[in-house]
Amino acid sequence: MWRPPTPPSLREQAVRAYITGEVLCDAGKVAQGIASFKAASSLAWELDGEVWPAWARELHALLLSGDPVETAAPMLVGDDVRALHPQLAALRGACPTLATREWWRSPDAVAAVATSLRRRHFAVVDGFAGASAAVRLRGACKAASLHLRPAADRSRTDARSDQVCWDPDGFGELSARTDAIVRLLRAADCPALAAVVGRQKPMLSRYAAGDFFRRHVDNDCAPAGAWDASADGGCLRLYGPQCATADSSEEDEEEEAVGVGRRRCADAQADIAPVADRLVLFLADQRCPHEVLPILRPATQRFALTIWYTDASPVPEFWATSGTHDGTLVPLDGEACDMPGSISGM
Ligand SMILES: O=C(O)CCC(=O)C(=O)O
Ligand SMILES: [Fe+2]
Repeated sequence: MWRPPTPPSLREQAVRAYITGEVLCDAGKVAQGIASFKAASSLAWELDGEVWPAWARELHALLLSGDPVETAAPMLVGDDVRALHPQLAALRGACPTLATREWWRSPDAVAAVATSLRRRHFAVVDGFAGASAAVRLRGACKAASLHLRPAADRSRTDARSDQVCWDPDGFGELSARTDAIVRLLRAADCPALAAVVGRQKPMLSRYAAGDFFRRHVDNDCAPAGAWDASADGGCLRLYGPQCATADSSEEDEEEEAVGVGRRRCADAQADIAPVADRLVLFLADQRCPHEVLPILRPATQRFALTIWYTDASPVPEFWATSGTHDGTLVPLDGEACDMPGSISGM
């Protein structure tokens, strides 16, 4: 049964009580130690469970380390990706294949993306299609807007308010590029992608002012434009891993504002601004829960093209039953095949 998460204001006290319990038990004062554990779980019920949420694990480690406790704001990845990926930014500027706009094919760039996927479960590649392609893609987004319809709710009725359509015209070159980078990563040292066998057709989504997509995972499998992200909202927020059994609604709640369009949150890792020609790769299961923060800029349209790459696992149930989700599988190698209503996991 769902229980509201412990408010951030009680967490530190609760974890301190838990640590006191551990110290007392280690010293042989078991009865006092157990009393302290009970005090801890009466403050934060999550501490009674076998699997702690990310905020509790992190706070426990932090308090033991003696470092000062302060909740960091998620890293804001605005127009400039240098702070996140200094090496990738340098490679993009220096790569001799820049003229072909496929600078990310270089082995060093692929290795840097693979390292980020391994360490953080996400990577951001700016300048992925090239500036003129980005302008054409924006035009294709607007043209496809005629075919949009409200996205199916894949989890809760109030989960999302964007509009979507499947396999719109004008994105073939882009999906050929994403196939290429996934193939390169699969062949590189990127264990998370080693088993990828195919992908779905691209889904275009549009978020207008006020639209959002709450925190979610897309697979419950067990184990360069001018956008002021602080004022305009609409960032893709990526969280740290959650445990396989956790209901996403049990995860961390809001803490405090960090700029109008963002809020501090214990396990948020990064807020990625929706700038043109940006590819965001992430592992869309429990390793990287994510959310589209509400769009605050009036009269704007945030377009995103989403492609799910999959391994050969069974189809996630919520997709198989969703009315609007086209799960047709496109193999990554070989001829395209039509398997309406079926995908192979992710
Ligand atoms: O638009 C985005 O940045 C991500 C949207 C998303 O998470 C989804 O459609 O499942
Ligand atoms: Fe998603």
